[in-house]
Amino acid sequence: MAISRERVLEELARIAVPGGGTLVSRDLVRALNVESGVIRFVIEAEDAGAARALGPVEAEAQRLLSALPGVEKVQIVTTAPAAPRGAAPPQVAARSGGEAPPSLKIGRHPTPQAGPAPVSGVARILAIGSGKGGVGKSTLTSNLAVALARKGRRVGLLDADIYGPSQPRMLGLTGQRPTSDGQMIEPLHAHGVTVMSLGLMMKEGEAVVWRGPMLMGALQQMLNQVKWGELDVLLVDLPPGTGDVQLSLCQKAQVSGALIVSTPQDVALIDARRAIDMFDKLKTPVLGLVENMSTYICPNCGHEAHLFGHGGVAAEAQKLGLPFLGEIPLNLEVRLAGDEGTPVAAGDGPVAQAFARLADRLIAGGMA
Ligand SMILES: Nc1ncnc2c1ncn2[C@@H]1O[C@H](COP(=O)(O)OP(=O)(O)OP(=O)(O)O)[C@@H](O)[C@H]1O
Repeated sequence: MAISRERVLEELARIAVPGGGTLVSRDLVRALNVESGVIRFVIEAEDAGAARALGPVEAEAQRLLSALPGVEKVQIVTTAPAAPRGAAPPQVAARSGGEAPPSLKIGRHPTPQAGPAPVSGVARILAIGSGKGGVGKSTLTSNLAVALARKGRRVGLLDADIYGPSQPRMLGLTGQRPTSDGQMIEPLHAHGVTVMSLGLMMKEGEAVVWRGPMLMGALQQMLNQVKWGELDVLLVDLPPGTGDVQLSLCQKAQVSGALIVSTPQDVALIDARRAIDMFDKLKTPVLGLVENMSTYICPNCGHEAHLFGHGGVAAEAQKLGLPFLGEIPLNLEVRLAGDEGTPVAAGDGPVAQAFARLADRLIAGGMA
């Protein structure tokens, strides 16, 4: 059974902190998110010294929560509030040794802006969203970017999934760092796509959790301080759900539209509906739905199975009066290729063809 938020809080309420009290009684837990066995939260200390002293507390929380039944992953970040105005700008905290991130400070407070603004040189911005995590949104984004680039489009990919940036790995950029002259960031290039990810500004596996204004500032920097060049389309890989990043993106950038990725199961579709509602409220047009992990074709016997009930997303799109843009089969190659850093869309098999068809539809519809 999946772990509940209440159960997590119960456990955290047992963890003592230096100076007396517990993580809960001292109100140190922020942004607690419990979803599909994954627990994420921030421990917010008063200052940098207190944050250091909380190291063993973080380790204890990690140990206790990981041992609970139904928990697959625990991501905890201990932070201290940003420095007061006029002091040095806040930095992404690098938690373990190694190469330093580029000198540009990411995660500052946002600069005032009248309304959503275009990004210089970028013709269209497409947000790729999902209601639920793990439905393959990042996989779809990297593969679609590569498929569009193969069709001759000038494509950028911004990995805004700050809670689990996976594009550097999926695109084979692990270990590479963008450079900066202190003003502008030089993005990276992979498989014909111009790429920037907050994951490239920190070490792999390092979760960064920012709250509203910091997040907005970081996104603004990603949009306006990266040398994107001339692009036909910039794909933005959003975190799952309906949170601050979605809000910030739609408030700060002129987003042409959103694509919603879902698996065909009912639970995923319920969440997808929520994501659609959110984009409606943000006045960002939903351009269509894509079904991922649609059918499974056995690599040995060719038998086609519908593990998650194929067709659910197309039916949902029809019900909502939204375009259904295509379906991507469940195929082990997709995961292996992503793990190896060469998206399957860079090859020629049936899944690459499914991505190529999706790219064709977007181009034909003037969306990319
Ligand atoms: N069509 C597919 N066939 C097989 N495996 C897939 C497919 N799509 C995604 N996966 C695998 O499913 C897992 C989750 O995919 P991915 O990370 O893209 O999801 P996500 O929706 O972006 O998740 P999150 O929002 O939590 O980052 C990955 O291991 C990925 O390789």
